[in-house]
Order: sequence, then structure tokens, then C-alpha cells
Amino acid sequence: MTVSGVSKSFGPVRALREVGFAVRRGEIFGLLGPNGAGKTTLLEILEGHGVPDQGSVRVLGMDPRKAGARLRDRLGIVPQQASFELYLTVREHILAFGGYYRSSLPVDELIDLVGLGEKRRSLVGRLSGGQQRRLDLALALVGDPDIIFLDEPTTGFDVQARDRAWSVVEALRDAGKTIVLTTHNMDEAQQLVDRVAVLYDGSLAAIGTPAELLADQASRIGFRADDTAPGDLPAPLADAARLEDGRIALVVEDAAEALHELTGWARANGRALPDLQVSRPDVEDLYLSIVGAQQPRRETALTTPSGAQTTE
Ligand SMILES: Nc1ncnc2c1ncn2[C@@H]1O[C@H](COP(=O)(O)OP(=O)(O)OP(=O)(O)O)[C@@H](O)[C@H]1O
Repeated sequence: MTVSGVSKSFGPVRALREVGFAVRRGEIFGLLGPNGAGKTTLLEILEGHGVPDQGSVRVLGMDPRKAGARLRDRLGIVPQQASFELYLTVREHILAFGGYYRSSLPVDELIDLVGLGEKRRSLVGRLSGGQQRRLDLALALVGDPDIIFLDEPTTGFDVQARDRAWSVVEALRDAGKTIVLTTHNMDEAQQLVDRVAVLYDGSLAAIGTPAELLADQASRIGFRADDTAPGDLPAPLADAARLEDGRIALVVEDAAEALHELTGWARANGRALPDLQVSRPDVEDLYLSIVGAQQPRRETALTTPSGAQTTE
């Protein structure tokens, strides 16, 4: 799947600005970004529901606007807001939906896969919000698609339901499916996806595996200030240090090197480093550095997809 130089405006709003990347076959690909970043707009273009003003997309080698049923049969789509037939049972609803596809998965296995086994004969209108999201997923999967688009699949889930949804998505990936999902959720971006594209204000701000993106992020070192002030530390540690809530906080590129200097200084000067903590950056740090949190952070290095890749 490729996205090439895609731009899209709604009147004065530039929802997408020359966005380009490739999704590899069999990966879980995340689109991460704050509200209004352009994630849903991009997903709709990939699904064939939106037209780019500029640029193009290819999905399974086809133009989604022109491919019609040939492509639709191979896509599974879970929108942010689904509409249901509330007076059908879960089983009836999935069976009815399966009728739209040339071939469909066995309905009872599917119900078990998404964890609705106990609700198989319940009316759809009686399902909780989280259970309806699981039904969404079952409906997207019933045609045994090659590519699955999930728009915020775990929004509103409790931790247990979220973990279950993640397992289902991983199982789908392991079965060879390609999954593209949008998310606001940092844990989801870090723990579930193989690669993530960060969209900000319609532009592609960063793309890579979570580990690649985090490798460019600063680490944090902190200890209780007691009677130490940032200025007591040797340069260049002093430049990287700030007093935050009674703690000295340092944001450093090389945590090992900084710790070496810090502990050397403490020993030479008879100082303790009470409650010393080192934290590795996580996706939230990356995200905040991109969306410009109030606290100054180091600029993120922007990476592009590299090397030859199989795309769909
Ligand atoms: N049909 C539309 N008409 C007018 N503006 C739109 C339309 N669809 C999207 N937009 C605008 O385009 C921008 C991108 O919206 P989009 O829904 O793609 O963002 P998003 O990243 O999916 O946000 P969220 O996380 O809130 O779902 C927003 O400013 C939105 O208001």
C-alpha cells in the first residue's frame, strides 16, 4: 500500500499536506496524531471514500476509487462510528453482512475470535459500547479481508477489552493480514504496532518502528534536589538540568555518559544523589516533542522509510 504526495483540503482547512509513505504487507501500521491531524481523512482516502486533491494512493496495487468490488472484497473496514441493525442478533447481523462478500468466514468462529461468544444470540441494540466495537471488528473481518483498516479500534475500551483487541489484531497479523489503524493511544502505538507514522497538522512528522523513533529521543535523569541546585552541577550537565517539584531533572541524549559524569561529580564532592532515577523515553515523549509540549524538549530527528520493501 502506498501513499504518494497526498494533499487534501476542506475549504480553508488543509487536512493533509503532501503525505507519503508505504505500508508493508503483513504489518500492523499505526497512524498516530492529535485530534484533527488528518488520520481519518487519510484512512478514508485509502478506503476509497475520499479523493485526494493532489497525489495518489495504491491499495493492493489498485486505485481505491476505481477498483470497485474487486478491492472492496479484500478490505475490512472498522469506522469510528458504525451503524447497526439494532433488532438483529449478533449472529444474524454478522451472517447478513457476510452475504455482501464473495466468501465469508465461519460466523461462530468469528464471534468467538472477537470475544462475543456469550452474546451470540443477544440483540445488537442491547450490546454495551465496547461490545458494539467488537461487533464492528467482526463485521470488518467477515469477508476474510487481506487488509484491515481500524479507526481508533480501542477507544472507550477498558484495559481487559483493550488487551483482548490487541491480541486479536496480533493474531490477524500473524495470519498474514495487513492492518492499518489510527490511534491516540501511546501504549497502543508502542506495544501493538510494528511501524508508526505520526501525523501532525496534516503533515507526516515522523515514521518508523517505535524503537527507531525512540532511539532519537532524549533520556531523563532525576534525583531529589535536597541542597543541590542545577548550577552546582558541572557543565554541560548544568545546562541540561532544571529544578522540577523539588527534583533535579536532566534531559540528556546519552544517559550512560551523563550518569558517568554525574556520579563522578557526586563522589568527588561528597554529594548524595537521593532517589536517583533514569527513564528511557517512550512514545509519549516522542509525541510531545512533535506536538510541542510546554516543556522544551529536543527536536525529533525525522526519519523516512528505508530500503526495499514489499508493499500492498
Ligand atoms: N468533511 C469534512 N468537512 C470539513 N472539514 C473536515 C471534514 N473532514 C475532516 N475535516 C477537517 O480536516 C481536519 C482533519 O480531520 P481528521 O478527521 O482527518 O482528523 P483526525 O486526525 O482523524 O482527528 P480525530 O483524532 O479527532 O479523529 C480537521 O481539521 C477536520 O475538522
